[in-house]
Amino acid sequence: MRIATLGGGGWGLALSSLLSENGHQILVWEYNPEYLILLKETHSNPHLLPNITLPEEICFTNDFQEIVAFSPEIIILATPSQFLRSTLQKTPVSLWNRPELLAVVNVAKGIEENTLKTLDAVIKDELPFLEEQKICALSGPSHAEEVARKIPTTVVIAGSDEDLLCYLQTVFSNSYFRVYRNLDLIGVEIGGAVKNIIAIAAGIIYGLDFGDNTIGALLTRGIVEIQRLGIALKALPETFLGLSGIGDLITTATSLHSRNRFVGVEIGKGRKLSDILAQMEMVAEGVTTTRSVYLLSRKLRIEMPIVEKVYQVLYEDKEPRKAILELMTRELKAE
Ligand SMILES: NC(=O)C1=CN([C@@H]2O[C@H](COP(=O)(O)OP(=O)(O)OC[C@H]3O[C@@H](n4cnc5c(N)ncnc54)[C@H](O)[C@@H]3O)[C@@H](O)[C@H]2O)C=CC1
Ligand SMILES: O=C(CO)COP(=O)(O)O
Repeated sequence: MRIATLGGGGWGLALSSLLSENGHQILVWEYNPEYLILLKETHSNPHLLPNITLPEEICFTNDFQEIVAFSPEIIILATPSQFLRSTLQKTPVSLWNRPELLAVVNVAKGIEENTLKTLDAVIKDELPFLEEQKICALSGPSHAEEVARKIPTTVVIAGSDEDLLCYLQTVFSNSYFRVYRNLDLIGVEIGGAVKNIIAIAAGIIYGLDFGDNTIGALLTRGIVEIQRLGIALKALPETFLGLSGIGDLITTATSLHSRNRFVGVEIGKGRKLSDILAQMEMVAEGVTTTRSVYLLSRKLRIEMPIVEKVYQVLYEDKEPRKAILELMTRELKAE
């Protein structure tokens, strides 16, 4: 298979490495010219994926015409979610209007700011001529740093065409990366995006030196909120018990690799959000997703108390201990 990865961040690179080792031909498009030089010259990017050298066979470009000439059968969308629309807008129509193109696989996890749209909706907006069944999402517990080291994990690929999903499972799977399939695209996307907010909350709890009980309670009530939003957006409730739901939530909220958890830890220790973000080269999607989901929950009148408190801590300077106290002393209710 010829596979193009649009986005050479940590995850785009780790997936490209995996797919290259699975025997596919890979061309990566990277936005940042300095990163592109590094990738071309050293086949590595220590800023985003330290101590990993990518297979020699992988090629890199920042020219979409080169991607068109490569004629990929699969295109992976791996830019941070807030840059997905602007990246798609820069691509020529001829990249998407080709009979060879089998699938477009989004691997970003977020909800677009301002429009409050899920990423499949952003893709449909920008590529209205693309057959809807070609749009898929890959999600689940998968820190790039671990996948690049071939540490076993399982993830899920979602879309509406089961035959295509079965085929994509074979493209991505190997002995350390096992891919399940799921027809609930919206549920898989919501789980992957919203768990980042709960991971920030988990970081705050670690930063405050609270306990394991607190984390268990947060993850359990967190998945209830994620599921509530998902159901309102027509997702299936059981998807949130799967890899893109509780699976990715547990991993992200407890992992030292997680950028979202890191932001939370630093907030819990008393640092300001603007200072934390100014020092980060990598993306913490949960920061923007918090605002998007907070606004979405208000628009849809869905109760998401943890998301509301994370929003107040990040954007209204609420003191984290006060936010937790307010959550703990809400009106008592049935589970
Ligand atoms: N890193 C990970 O372990 C995983 C990341 N993801 C998701 O993958 C997506 C990409 O994240 P990472 O690969 O971690 O990114 P990263 O944090 O490693 O790197 C940021 C990337 O954004 C690019 N960028 C910056 N400004 C841009 C612009 N204006 N237009 C286009 N690209 C721009 C940079 O050039 C760089 O490639 C996110 O949605 C993330 O949640 C999903 C699973 C695992
Ligand atoms: O989605 C991820 C792991 O599955 C990555 O999480 P972070 O963006 O918090 O590092």
